[in-house]
Amino acid sequence: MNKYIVVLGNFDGVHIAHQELIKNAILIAKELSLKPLLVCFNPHTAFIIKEGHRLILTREDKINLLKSEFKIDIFEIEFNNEVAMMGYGEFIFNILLKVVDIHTLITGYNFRFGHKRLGDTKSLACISSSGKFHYICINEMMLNYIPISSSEVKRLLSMGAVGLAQKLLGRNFFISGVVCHGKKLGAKIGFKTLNIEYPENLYVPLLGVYLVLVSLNVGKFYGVANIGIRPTLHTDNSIIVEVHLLEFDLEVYEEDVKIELLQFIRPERKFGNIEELIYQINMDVSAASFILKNTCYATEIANNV
Ligand SMILES: Cc1cc2nc3c(=O)[nH]c(=O)nc-3n(C[C@H](O)[C@H](O)[C@H](O)COP(=O)(O)O)c2cc1C
Ligand SMILES: Nc1ncnc2c1ncn2[C@@H]1O[C@H](COP(=O)(O)OP(=O)(O)OP(=O)(O)O)[C@@H](O)[C@H]1O
Repeated sequence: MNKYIVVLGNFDGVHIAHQELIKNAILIAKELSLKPLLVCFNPHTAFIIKEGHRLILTREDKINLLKSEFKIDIFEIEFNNEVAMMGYGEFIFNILLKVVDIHTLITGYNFRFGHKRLGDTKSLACISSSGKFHYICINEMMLNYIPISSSEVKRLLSMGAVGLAQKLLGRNFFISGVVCHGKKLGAKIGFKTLNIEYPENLYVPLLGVYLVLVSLNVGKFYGVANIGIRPTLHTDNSIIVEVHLLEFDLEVYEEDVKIELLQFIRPERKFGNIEELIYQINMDVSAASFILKNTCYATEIANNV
């Protein structure tokens, strides 16, 4: 069996501290001619503990990103009630060491595990001293005094601070899905939109209007998106992402789409009538165009993103 340099955790969002941990594992593995391996939990440990938990990256997007950008192998531990109830020692000896042949285990300073999260870095250092594996604990990484964690990324998204979230993630927060059919009211009010249903397990940022970058099979396009329940014209409470492309008129249905949030423009509102809504959407389009022409995104367009 191979001996692995293992990084362990949930890795939701694969933020820049996660990325550093992964790069460390890859580097050490290379030096020792061993293989790096990311061990995470499926589902995320919070799903068992908190119903309705939502993720920064869906499981599928997380795996795709880890494989394409970091080229690291992934081993998912099935996380269920039985594993959640295990003491930390039992988890290490009966699960982790049984399924993965670990040479070195790497976790961050705040890694907690086992029943009631009683296991921590001290427990890992203690268990590793028995000689079963080496253990490396990585000190806290911060970004200009901002803590880097999945919870912090979510806090920023809940305030519409997508620029700061981008700094912690090292990429834009995005929503991926399949273009679905709306009620076609958008075309009637003068704004054709491309709609996707909000993914069930994905974290919901502050509802409202955003400047976005849309990736479709035919290319990338800037747009203005509303993420919300559209209270003016709709009565159901399901969250939809609706994008009006700024300079293109495309008819795409059933196609995979990725929508990256670039800048928050305003919160979603219930308007008194359709004329007020149309007036506001015109203002949103102007705001988005202004941002594109007068900020760093203007350079990106020039470079044909
Ligand atoms: C840029 C933009 C901003 C929007 N803002 C709001 C809003 O603040 N409140 C609202 O009720 N609906 C808002 N909408 C949603 C419209 O009500 C929606 O486009 C219309 O209901 C068409 O729905 P359909 O896709 O089912 O045809 C917005 C749509 C866009 C494209
Ligand atoms: N800022 C950080 N500095 C160092 N290590 C980190 C940091 N953030 C996470 N890690 C480590 O990365 C691994 C995966 O992190 P995990 O997803 O479990 O937690 P997290 O990013 O801190 O998220 P949450 O906010 O949900 O606790 C763990 O070993 C964790 O200790």
